[in-house]
Order: sequence, then C-alpha cells, then structure tokens
Amino acid sequence: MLILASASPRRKELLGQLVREFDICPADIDETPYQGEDASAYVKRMAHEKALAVADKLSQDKTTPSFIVLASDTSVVVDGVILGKPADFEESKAMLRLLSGRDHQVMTSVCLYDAKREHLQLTNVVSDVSFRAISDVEIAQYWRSGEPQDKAGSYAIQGLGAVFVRAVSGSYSAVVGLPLYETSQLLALFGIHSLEEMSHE
Ligand SMILES: Cc1cn([C@H]2C[C@H](O)[C@@H](COP(=O)(O)OP(=O)(O)OP(=O)(O)O)O2)c(=O)[nH]c1=O
Repeated sequence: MLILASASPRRKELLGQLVREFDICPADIDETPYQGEDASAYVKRMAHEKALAVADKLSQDKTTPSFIVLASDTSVVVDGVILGKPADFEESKAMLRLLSGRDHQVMTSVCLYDAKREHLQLTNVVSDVSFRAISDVEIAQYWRSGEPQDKAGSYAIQGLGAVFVRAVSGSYSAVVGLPLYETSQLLALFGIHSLEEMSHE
C-alpha cells in the first residue's frame, strides 16, 4: 500500500493523477530550519523526516501490511532565504514584499521510503518563478481572499496568486506541491507504474 504522508489537499489531488489507490497519514514534525541551513538541504531534510516519521508511526502497529511512504516538502527561496507558510498577515506581507517585482525559486523535494526493504529515494526539483510588482493594497486584498495562509511563500500559483506570476520555468506541478514527472519516475523505482495502473479498471 502507498501512503501519502501529507495533510495537503493539493498533494492528494496531484498524487491522484498518478496512482489510483493510496492512504493518507500526515506527518507531524518540527519544520524549523537549522541556523544557516542551505535551502535545498532543508527541503530534502523535511521530505526525508516526514517520510521517516510516518513510517515509524505505521511500523509500531505490527499488523500493518507492508507499505511505501511518499512525503514531500515545498519552500519558496529568495536570495537563499527560505520562506515557509506565513504565521499571520505581517509575515505574509513581509514575504510578498520580498517577492514583489523579482525572480525566486520554488524547491519541492519528494521522498519515497519502503521501511521493510530499507529502500529510500529522494529528489529535489527547483523551478524559477518571476513576479510582477505587488502593491501593499494588493497584499492586503490577497490576504483577505484566504489563499496565502497555508502556502509556502504566501501565494498559490494555482489560485488567485496567478495574477502575480509573469513567468514560470521548471515544473508547474512542483510549485503547486508535487512534481508529477519526477514523482512518477520515483514511483517506477518502487514498482508503481502510473500509466499501467491508471489504464486498468
Ligand atoms: C508556492 C506554492 C505553495 N503551495 C503549497 C504546497 C504545500 O501544501 C504548501 C507548502 O507547505 P509544506 O510544508 O510543503 O506542506 P503542507 O504543510 O501543506 O503539507 P504536508 O507537510 O502535510 O505535506 O504550500 C501551493 O499550494 N501553491 C504554490 O504556488
């Protein structure tokens, strides 16, 4: 059985494009970056720790059948600064002011882990996103839409946040939360072939 270690509705929907059946078991870990931690090391560590935390939780019940855990982490990175999810409006404003009128990266790591076979694969996908200038009035309006609250970097490219996005290069699905191409490649290493699986009744 495949387990998605995520509370994100975006990840559930995206994984549903690749796999017909999976269970969900969100990971509850400390997402604070280490002092001076490099952004790509951080997102990889988060995806890895989410996968291990859920595998540990499931392994405690000896009756659980064998499983593969899929975990992911998305962070917005500007000038090496890691932007996670904003705690409040002030944080959201600070993030969107930083992103206004310039380019940034979105990093999404994916980790697949089979505890029984001790098989682990990890990948990090980096995309470039270019924003137009955003005014403080727009930042306040955007906050009131309710969209920035649970999104890394305080925006959603798949929602109203699209009005800020001049260009994106890399993986659109990775910016939303799960890189479909790279995830399908990883799943294949674990014997899960999306085309085969999704084309059968
Ligand atoms: C940049 C960006 C992020 N996001 C979302 C994807 C992730 O859900 C979230 C980043 O936070 P994450 O910590 O990666 O994920 P999460 O807390 O939502 O879920 P979990 O840890 O349980 O898997 O931001 C968008 O939906 N659209 C975007 O354009």
